Amino acid sequence: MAVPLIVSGVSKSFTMHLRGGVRIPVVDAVHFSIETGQCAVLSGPSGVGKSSILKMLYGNYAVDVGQILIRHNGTLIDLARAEPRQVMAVRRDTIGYVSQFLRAVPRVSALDVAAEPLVQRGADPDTARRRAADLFARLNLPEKLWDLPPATFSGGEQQRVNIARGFITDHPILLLDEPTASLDAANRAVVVAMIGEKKADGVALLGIFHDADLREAVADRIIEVTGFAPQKAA
Ligand SMILES: Nc1ncnc2c1ncn2[C@@H]1O[C@H](COP(=O)(O)OP(=O)(O)OP(=O)(O)O)[C@@H](O)[C@H]1O
Repeated sequence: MAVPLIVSGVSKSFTMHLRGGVRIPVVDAVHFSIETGQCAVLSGPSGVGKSSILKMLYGNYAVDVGQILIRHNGTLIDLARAEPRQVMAVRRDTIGYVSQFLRAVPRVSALDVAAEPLVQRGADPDTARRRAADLFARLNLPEKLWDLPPATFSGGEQQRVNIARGFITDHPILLLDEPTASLDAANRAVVVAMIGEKKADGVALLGIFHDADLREAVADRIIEVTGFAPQKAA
């Protein structure tokens, strides 16, 4: 099967406008690809740019240099140069993303937050909510919370809503940014099983997992991120 995602020579700096436009280089000429049915894990010290790479792959951060080639509805597109409309289409059909923190929308229930990606793909809202409820039950999210907006939920409860939202669709690529950081051992084990099912379905996963045991449990391949070499003092 064709490779679903190829990252080629991608670099990124941040420009700090409030500090006189100083540029901070973060990601330096990264190359890798991910495979269907496997979970690749970005590894490296804190601050080396792992989350920034995931955010570029989801179109949240602009790419300075390089290509992000994505197989989207049968064609290869360069996400690094894609129009916003194409980025939205890639998010709807091709790339799912479990971010570190849930962006809670006021007055929208947890069930609707988790069901939304399926509804955006044309699913019937009641069917999508039932699928979200199945995932909540599996992730042991207390049923009394399902109809409430997640803004006031605990970190671990919000993270489970975020996981259900990311896993609800059958996107061929799934990005996971520390999806289990606030979870207890029992719920971490549920997520490990859910990752295994995605692999069996032929999904290509790319994740960041700080917990070494968890990394060991899910990773088929480790991609070491080295970042920029430290500047020598003059
Ligand atoms: N939006 C931003 N504006 C400015 N600097 C940023 C921004 N996002 C990330 N950075 C900086 O880029 C560097 C890499 O951050 P990133 O979160 O990608 O690292 P990481 O390897 O995922 O770290 P950790 O393992 O601690 O989560 C950090 O120095 C961070 O401060």
